[in-house]
Amino acid sequence: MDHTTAPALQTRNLTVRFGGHVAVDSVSYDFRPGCLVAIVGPNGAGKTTYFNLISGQLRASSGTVIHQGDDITRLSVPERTRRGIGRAFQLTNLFPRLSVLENVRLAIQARHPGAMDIFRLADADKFAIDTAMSYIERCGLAGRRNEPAANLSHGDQRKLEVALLLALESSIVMFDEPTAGMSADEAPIILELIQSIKSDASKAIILVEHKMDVIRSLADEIMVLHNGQLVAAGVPAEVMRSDVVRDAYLGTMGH
Ligand SMILES: Nc1ncnc2c1ncn2[C@@H]1O[C@H](COP(=O)(O)OP(=O)(O)OP(=O)(O)O)[C@@H](O)[C@H]1O
Repeated sequence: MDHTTAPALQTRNLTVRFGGHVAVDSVSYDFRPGCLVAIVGPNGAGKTTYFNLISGQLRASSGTVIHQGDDITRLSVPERTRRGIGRAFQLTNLFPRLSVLENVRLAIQARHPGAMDIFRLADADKFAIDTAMSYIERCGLAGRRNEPAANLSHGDQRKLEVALLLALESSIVMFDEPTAGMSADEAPIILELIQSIKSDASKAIILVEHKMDVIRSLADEIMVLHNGQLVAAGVPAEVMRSDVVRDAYLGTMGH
């Protein structure tokens, strides 16, 4: 891992309180391009809450979220999405009655409105369709390109959501338990897709995950949360060996 690269996203003393309960407690971390960080920890540790603070679903009580040097702590989810922070599996991203191809094409047009103006109409359409098809093929959905999104299986909808994130050219790609609820034959396809996004050195990936095999195969770094605090972080093998993690976490793991 190249630690000289400027962070794509940072949190600084990020904190959220629900009444008297501090669910995320002053968490600071640097997420770098080309690096997949898995957020782990026991149930109730604050993983999803921290994730929601980054994507914008939740607002921080204090502390900051910084994206490419800009303070985005007060920005809405759509504003963060426009800046390239893409959270997979929201389903709100999908237009259920539109086909796979139309969904991805709309994401491309949203990303390149200027390009659409300068091309003649037919060329603009060709650009959008060709680009959409390249993402659709990459996500293994070519055979379903004309299918309305609503008709897709759970696994195929997830693939479509990944295609949308790629089409939006998200630089921060966030997955909350990406294989949860997936069949045994669907899960490896999503994991391969995440692996292929990882090979793009410009993207930082953030993952909340319970499954140890997924963490082992994908994570470059893990951050361990416990009672809302960051108790350990770094290369998985080293972090898993540390006493603080064993005490706080490993005893409760195993699924
Ligand atoms: N909206 C909320 N209002 C009040 N308390 C909340 C809210 N959201 C989360 N919490 C509390 O914050 C703490 C952290 O919850 P969070 O869901 O982030 O944990 P987690 O690490 O994602 O757990 P799990 O692995 O079970 O999903 C928990 O004690 C939870 O009850």
